[in-house]
Amino acid sequence: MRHHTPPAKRLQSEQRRHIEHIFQLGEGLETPCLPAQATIRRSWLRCLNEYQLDPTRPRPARVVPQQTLIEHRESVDELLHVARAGVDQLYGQIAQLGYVLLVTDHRGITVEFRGDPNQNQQLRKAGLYLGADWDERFAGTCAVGTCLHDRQAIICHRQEHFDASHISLTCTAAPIADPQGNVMAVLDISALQSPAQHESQNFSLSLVTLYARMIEDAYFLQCYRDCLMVRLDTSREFVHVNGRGLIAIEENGQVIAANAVGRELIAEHRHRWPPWSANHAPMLAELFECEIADILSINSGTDDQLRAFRARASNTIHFISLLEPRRPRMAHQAVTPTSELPDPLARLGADDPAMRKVQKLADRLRNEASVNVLISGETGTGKEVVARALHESGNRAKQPFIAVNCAAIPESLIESELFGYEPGAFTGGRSKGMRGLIPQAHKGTLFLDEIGDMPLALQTRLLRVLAEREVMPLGANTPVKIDIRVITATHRHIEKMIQQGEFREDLYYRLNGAQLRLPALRERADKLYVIRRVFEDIANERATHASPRLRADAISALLAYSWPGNIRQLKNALAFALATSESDEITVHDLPEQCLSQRITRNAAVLETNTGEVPSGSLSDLLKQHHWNISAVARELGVSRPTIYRQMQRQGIVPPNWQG
Ligand SMILES: Nc1ncnc2c1ncn2[C@@H]1O[C@H](COP(=O)(O)OP(=O)(O)OP(=O)(O)O)[C@@H](O)[C@H]1O
Repeated sequence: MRHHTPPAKRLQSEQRRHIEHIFQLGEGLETPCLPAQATIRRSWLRCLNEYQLDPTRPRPARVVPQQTLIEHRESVDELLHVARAGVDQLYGQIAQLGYVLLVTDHRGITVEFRGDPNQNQQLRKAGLYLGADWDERFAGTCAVGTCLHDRQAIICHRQEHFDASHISLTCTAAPIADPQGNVMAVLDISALQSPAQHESQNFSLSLVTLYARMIEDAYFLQCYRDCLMVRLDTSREFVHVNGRGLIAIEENGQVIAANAVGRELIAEHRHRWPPWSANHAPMLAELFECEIADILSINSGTDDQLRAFRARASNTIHFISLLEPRRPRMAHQAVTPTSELPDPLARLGADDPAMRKVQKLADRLRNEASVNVLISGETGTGKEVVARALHESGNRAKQPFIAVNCAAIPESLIESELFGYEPGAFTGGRSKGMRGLIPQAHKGTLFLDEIGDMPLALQTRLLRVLAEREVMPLGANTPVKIDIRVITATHRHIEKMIQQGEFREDLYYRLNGAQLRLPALRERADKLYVIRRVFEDIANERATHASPRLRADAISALLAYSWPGNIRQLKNALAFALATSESDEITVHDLPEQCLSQRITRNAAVLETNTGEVPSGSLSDLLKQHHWNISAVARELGVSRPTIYRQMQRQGIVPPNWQG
């Protein structure tokens, strides 16, 4: 009968053997069990001799306190912001394989982390967690710490770790350098378990190195986006898509800064022509056989917008493309996209394909008052804002814009509100009668929000108004002529309502002369623009002189959240942060708890995003939780109060103080 050693015992004996190997290396003994990588051996010796770490005393992972973590994150704030997309993309590729991802600052403190939340406890114990300290002086030989020491990418696989408590881990790390070449962060992917073979991690090394370079370059582009820049590669086909070298230059061709590949090129040049080139910033025309005019005319003078030049030091051909500087920004233009569109339409979005479609169509329709426009989109996507922009950019801009929320007016009053009434038309009416909202919009625009909530009988009357272009106030004998542009909005599936007999098909076709479909905030490619725009709007509305700033950690959280209540919810969250923050710098800690990722699933479940329907159980729970404060529930879900009232009505929820 075979006896299996229990895993804990097996680990202990492995740890004992590991400690022996470290001592063997310390004593200069050579055995086949010692690590092959010279970097690892050197690190073990540093741990023993320089840092005086005791291999017989494994140390549990150290996680720094929250306040210290905040300070470390601040030091790499900008980089984390730029790196976010790359970090998410890389994690998307490795998560299924059981890896976690860490970004540490240059002191080895983990400032960004992606991992499986179900494994939080184990990961935290192993130090694969936010705030974990991977400095070699403390943690011993490890991918992050040793990468920071040697300034190069490294695999630290299982028994290559110094500390015996880490010998089940496999970690691979690559440095991320700032434009001066100083390591500012480390990108690491690690797994709690892995195959024994070292080669199993070679692919991780390539992947981590690739992403570290992409993040480094994205950061370089961000730092020097207002400068002229050349992009170069030894392949003609790749220079535009993935040119590896980036060099920022003055207009006269003097080099300002370069990324890693560019710096290598400059180093070669200096090596070839010492000592006169050692301390002076080279000119591009010294690095390549060219005149600066050849470079500056690349975009205007070539068909494929690149030219080939020979590097003087290496004698190799490089293909060079030219990136024009982004226009210097003026303060008030901070978030305004450049565009040919009229200002109200241009402000609606920056660079999102769905919004661009909306903006272009709106531009074509802005003076076509006879085309009725239907705006569709989830609740809070800005349907009313788009309707106003359409009105303000057209030739009716100086005339009234009358907005009517069909869901917010009680059914019994809609008719009189819309059409108006004559004196004495009905009991309870004003003695002088009332001019209806439709006549008030004469010469201007009538915006009917939540058109799906208009009762069927009224739909028939509205259809007649649209056909005959006149209204008959209640109790009147003669109709009033009207000239209105009609814009309607809905977040409901009108086609479905037509099938169910809840909406008149003929009215739908009349209202839907053209349709503007607004994307949900979570789908927008210009989310960052929307965040900045909304933030700027709220900040401007405040009476203070201070100019508040959104810090990168807050932006990062706002970008990550799914926003079931769309822009309205975003606006509420930012208004909350601005009102409650003690300083002018809004950080992630100032945001309402609901925007932080752990709440995403709950809110998304409470509010079905497509229709704005709130499942009944959840809505009554939420109402009870907020002591039947409708505004508080609307705020939490990021929807309007009428939406909550409508849902309550549909689901037959009656607050206790309304009941008999
Ligand atoms: N492009 C934008 N820039 C700044 N703020 C915006 C923008 N779009 C919408 N908002 C803000 O978001 C909130 C919701 O916008 P709006 O009322 O237009 O949405 P909606 O789609 O009509 O909502 P509902 O379906 O609930 O009626 C408003 O406070 C509005 O000011």
